[in-house]
Amino acid sequence: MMKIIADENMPYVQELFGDLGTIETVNGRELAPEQAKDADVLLVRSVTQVNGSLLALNNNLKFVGSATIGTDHIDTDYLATRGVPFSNAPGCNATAVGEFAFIAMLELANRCGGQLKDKTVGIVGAGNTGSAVAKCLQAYGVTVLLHDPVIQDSDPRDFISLDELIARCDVISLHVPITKTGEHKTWYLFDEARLNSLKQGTWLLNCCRGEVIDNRALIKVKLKRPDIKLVLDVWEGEPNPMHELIPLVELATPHIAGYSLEGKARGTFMLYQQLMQVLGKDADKSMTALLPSLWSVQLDIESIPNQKSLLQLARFIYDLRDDDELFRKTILDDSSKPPQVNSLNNNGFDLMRKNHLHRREFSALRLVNTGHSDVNWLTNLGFSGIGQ
Ligand SMILES: NC(=O)c1ccc[n+]([C@@H]2O[C@H](COP(=O)([O-])OP(=O)(O)OC[C@H]3O[C@@H](n4cnc5c(N)ncnc54)[C@H](O)[C@@H]3O)[C@@H](O)[C@H]2O)c1
Ligand SMILES: O=C(O)[C@H](O)[C@H](O)COP(=O)(O)O
Repeated sequence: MMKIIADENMPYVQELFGDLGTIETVNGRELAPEQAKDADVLLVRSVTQVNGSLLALNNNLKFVGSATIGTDHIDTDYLATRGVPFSNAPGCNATAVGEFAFIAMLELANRCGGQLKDKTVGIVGAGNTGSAVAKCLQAYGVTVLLHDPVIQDSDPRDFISLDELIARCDVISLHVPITKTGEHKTWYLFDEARLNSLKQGTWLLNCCRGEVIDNRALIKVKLKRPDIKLVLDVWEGEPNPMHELIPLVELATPHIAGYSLEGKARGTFMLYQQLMQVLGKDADKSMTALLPSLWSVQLDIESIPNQKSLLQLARFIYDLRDDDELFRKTILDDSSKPPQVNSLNNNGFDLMRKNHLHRREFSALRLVNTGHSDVNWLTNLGFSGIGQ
């Protein structure tokens, strides 16, 4: 029997991997070499640094899987030199991130006044998550511009430079991997100079990695530029965001943009498929069997006459304001505790992520058109039912 070590925050591990061996669940951020030494299979999330020091005592390893899109926590070169197969879960939570960013923009439009439909939104990084945001926005009729120098020569969509995107867009949403080297490195892509160049009243959303924005510079710029509105799901220095930044942010959450039930299940399921391939076995389990059925049998929709009614429908799926409120409370309470209580084990940021009640994606809700107006576009937004 194999020994499988899995992050305690990874759902459905028992259901998918239980037949293959014994499963030990661990706190991923605190996983130590001694704990990892007997693992045949290591299943992690973004908080575990998988590298030579974690695996120094392990001679058994047959597979490492990360149920995430990002791979910046994995030393893939090291795994390759040891011949250990590795897989992440590309795209697993892209829909979740897309819907999160879209809902955040609706919330901001409601709060600041004005219509999201009248804005031009720039997507920086037009891969899986960036494209998922674009899909929601385009379904609603919002103009979207893309910047992605890495794929622009091989992708049929239109792309513009980052400077042009900053000059033309009212809203900018970041969807790049974190990279520290190379022509297109993203570490501090939004440094002080670039933040200063944002046009008046820009909304800036970061749902990728905290260090894509220089957070210290962001505090400095935002203190001088109250016109800029911020949505931050990711923070420099997680799990310890700069506390001074939080009150300057309109919507603040602890790296949970990708936390839909479907997104997390997809992540674990993709690793199950990869491991079965490595082992030369049939992957005979299904992901849909894991998920609860549609969250609500159906919801009757007569019309979506305005932005407010769309926001109400979106809030029926996910009320982002709840996470924002809890985040502020959790982090502020956390900072008032003595340092020894605020250890990794008790970190409010991680605890909120661990205890997070995963939302469903739009597709989990079946809509029925009971009116005469055109609401078919809601299917393009991701909902089930209408027009199908
Ligand atoms: N907040 C969350 O919960 C959450 C969830 C999922 C992913 N993420 C993060 O978001 C990142 C993006 O995810 P994805 O699924 O879209 O990845 P992806 O690989 O599908 O797309 C990333 C895109 O960014 C582009 N890119 C790279 N460098 C760039 C640069 N300098 N400027 C512009 N574009 C650049 C790439 O060409 C690619 O098209 C992940 O790497 C991960 O770090 C965060
Ligand atoms: O890269 C990703 O897929 C996301 O950042 C992911 O949602 C992070 O979640 P975690 O692995 O930390 O639970």
